[in-house]
Amino acid sequence: MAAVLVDGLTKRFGDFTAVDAISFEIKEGEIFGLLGPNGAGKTTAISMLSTLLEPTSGRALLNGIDIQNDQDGVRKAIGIVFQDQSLDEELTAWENMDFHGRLYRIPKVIREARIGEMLRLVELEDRQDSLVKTFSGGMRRRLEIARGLLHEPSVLFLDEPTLGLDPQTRNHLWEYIRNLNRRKGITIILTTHYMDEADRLCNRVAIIDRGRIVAMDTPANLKNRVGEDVVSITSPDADRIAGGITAPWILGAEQYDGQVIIRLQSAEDHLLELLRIIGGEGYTIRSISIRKPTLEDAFLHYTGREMRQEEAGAVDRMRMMMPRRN
Ligand SMILES: Nc1ncnc2c1ncn2[C@@H]1O[C@H](COP(=O)(O)OP(=O)(O)OP(=O)(O)O)[C@@H](O)[C@H]1O
Repeated sequence: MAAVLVDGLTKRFGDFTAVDAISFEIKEGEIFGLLGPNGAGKTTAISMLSTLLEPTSGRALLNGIDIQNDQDGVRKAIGIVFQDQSLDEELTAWENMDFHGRLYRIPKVIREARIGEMLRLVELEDRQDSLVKTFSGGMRRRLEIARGLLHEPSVLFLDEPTLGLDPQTRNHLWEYIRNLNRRKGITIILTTHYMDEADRLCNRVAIIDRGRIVAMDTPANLKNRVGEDVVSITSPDADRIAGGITAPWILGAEQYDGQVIIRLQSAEDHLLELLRIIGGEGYTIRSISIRKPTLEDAFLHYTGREMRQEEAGAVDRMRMMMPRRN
């Protein structure tokens, strides 16, 4: 049985379709990523799957349980960590965990043993009696993950798990998530707008844009489909180069912000010829670089637009520290 089965799930807000008939299946124990820019519909999608938002149409099953027919059943089976932090600042790490355990009516003896285990898992046992307001961003996120696991869910939803964290803390957090998935066999669905996060962490990724899934596969396959190599050229003639360049070994060319991104077979074999073609047309080249395709290239390939990747920007950091929306 699939851990998650989604079929034509749709959410409309008035005339606006935030999630547009998405369908996918997630195997037990998989780490599955919804990758897309801000506003793509990722949070809306997982809010429906976690029964916080009523779908407009379509259906979804979690461990075979229908999200519309048995909301309590689904809620028992899942853990959720939202992008906006929802810890009580004035309570200690232990107290935050304990409060959650009581909400789920976990008996005291089991609750205490599990709180200890989960805090050890995210390496916060030494700080269990410290107030959350003394914690760093990374510690808060780890505590939220530990709390989301307290009732032993089989599916964990992580909404932008490393939003606003510095690169080193993000790396650590990826390790915790991987460990969790390995040691507990837990199925993880995460949303992210960080390409490297999707690439490094997920077994499979669905690229979501304007509410639609435009591609879905392993990160390696998504990148391979783009081409063997990517040549990126900065030029004042970028749009004319992208519009006119053809050769049997060129798989495609897109223009973005003064750059042409050319997808091709073996740059090593064809670079000189490529320069000859561009030079022959009298176009100017300001700079050129060659690289292997990234998920950013896959996104550009499938949507025709670039998905700007911000590294833990100020806005992200602010969003992470803000209290929850609801
Ligand atoms: N309650 C609502 N009413 C109206 N529009 C909404 C509502 N919730 C979300 N939207 C819109 O739906 C779209 C998708 O939002 P959503 O939060 O799912 O995107 P996202 O991919 O998760 O991006 P982010 O990471 O920035 O939250 C956005 O255009 C958003 O403005």
